[in-house]
Amino acid sequence: MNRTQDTAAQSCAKPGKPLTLDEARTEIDRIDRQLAELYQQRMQAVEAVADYKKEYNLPVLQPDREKAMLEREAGYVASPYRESWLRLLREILALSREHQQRKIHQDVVAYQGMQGAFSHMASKTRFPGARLQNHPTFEDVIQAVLTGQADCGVIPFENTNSGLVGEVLDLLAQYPVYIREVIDQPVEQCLLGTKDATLKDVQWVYSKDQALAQARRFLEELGAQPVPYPNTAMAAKYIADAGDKTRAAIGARENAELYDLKVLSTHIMENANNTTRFLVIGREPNTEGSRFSMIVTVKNEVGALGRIIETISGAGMDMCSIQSRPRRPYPFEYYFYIELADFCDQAQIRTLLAGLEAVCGRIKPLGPYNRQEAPKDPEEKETC
Ligand SMILES: O=C(O)C(=O)C[C@]1(C(=O)O)C=C[C@@H](O)C=C1
Repeated sequence: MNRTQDTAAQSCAKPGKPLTLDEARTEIDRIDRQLAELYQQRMQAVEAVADYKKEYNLPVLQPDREKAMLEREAGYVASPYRESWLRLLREILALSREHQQRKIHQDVVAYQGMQGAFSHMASKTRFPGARLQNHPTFEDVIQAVLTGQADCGVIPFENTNSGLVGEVLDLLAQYPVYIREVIDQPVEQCLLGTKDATLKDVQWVYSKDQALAQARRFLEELGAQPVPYPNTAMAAKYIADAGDKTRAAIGARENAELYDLKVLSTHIMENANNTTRFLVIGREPNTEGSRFSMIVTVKNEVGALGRIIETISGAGMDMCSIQSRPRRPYPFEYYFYIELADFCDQAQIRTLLAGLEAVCGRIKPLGPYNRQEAPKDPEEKETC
């Protein structure tokens, strides 16, 4: 008798006699309890493996070990269950890897761009002890969070001058991530030159187009030519590499230290309240928070958007922002990002979403969260 038959013999009350429905279900429940216990024991052993891998910086995936294990296990289960047993084991291995990734990277924060970029600074300020992991694109940051390579991601969402980062909103609509927190980071742009430069020497100024636009008046008074560059940190690095005192960059003060440059002038942008709002995104939603955001599509009916707004105000909610974005691939159709204030708990959210389901197309909750706001400059002039 092989191992499979042996186990079956132990579990059947009377060999040869088919089980009644109740007996079969009792048997299934008994086995499931054992599986649950064994699964937990397995995951605890996996956690010990993850701790070891973290300490010795080893990769989570061990293809040789997985191959050997699947070959061995194939011999333990006879046809017709062998294939499904191997499928189950592959799923268990995937869950094991996912769990290890999360355990190993629970203090990792992903951001887009390079060291010295504003996303890097926002991540450093909010998560001082964390390991910061940079990625080339916003989508890569989201993927890092979803695959467990990072515990959370920090991405820019809105700037007081240049408005919403549309690409980020599109990604929030597309991927199953949630807003865990919102941080407002004041943006102080400085003119950064080589160590031997003075303001008078500067003829060309490199930076991201928005930063150049925000410092337009300063550059005109200086008589320097703006030169667009992909981002502020890259511009600072370029100036350091070029080592030419007639060229300077606009960027954060921190870049001076990072790239061994001199701060030639501070606060050079026109709007003193220049602030970028960053989102901390995660795989799971918070259970509570004072704000709630969602993305909705509107039914193609007359007055549909009006009904959404009425439902929100009818539920006594304060809608503090509504923004529209083109809904690809449908020409001239839009989806909406809606932000509500004064939230308390899950029950309120459930009631609101139930009301909205009747009047919206698709609803994607982005979760409740809290927001850390930057202080405003009372001297700031209104633009309209
Ligand atoms: O043995 C390991 O190194 C593990 O990480 C455990 C385990 C498993 O769950 O069995 C998970 C992932 C590896 O690819 C191989 C095996």
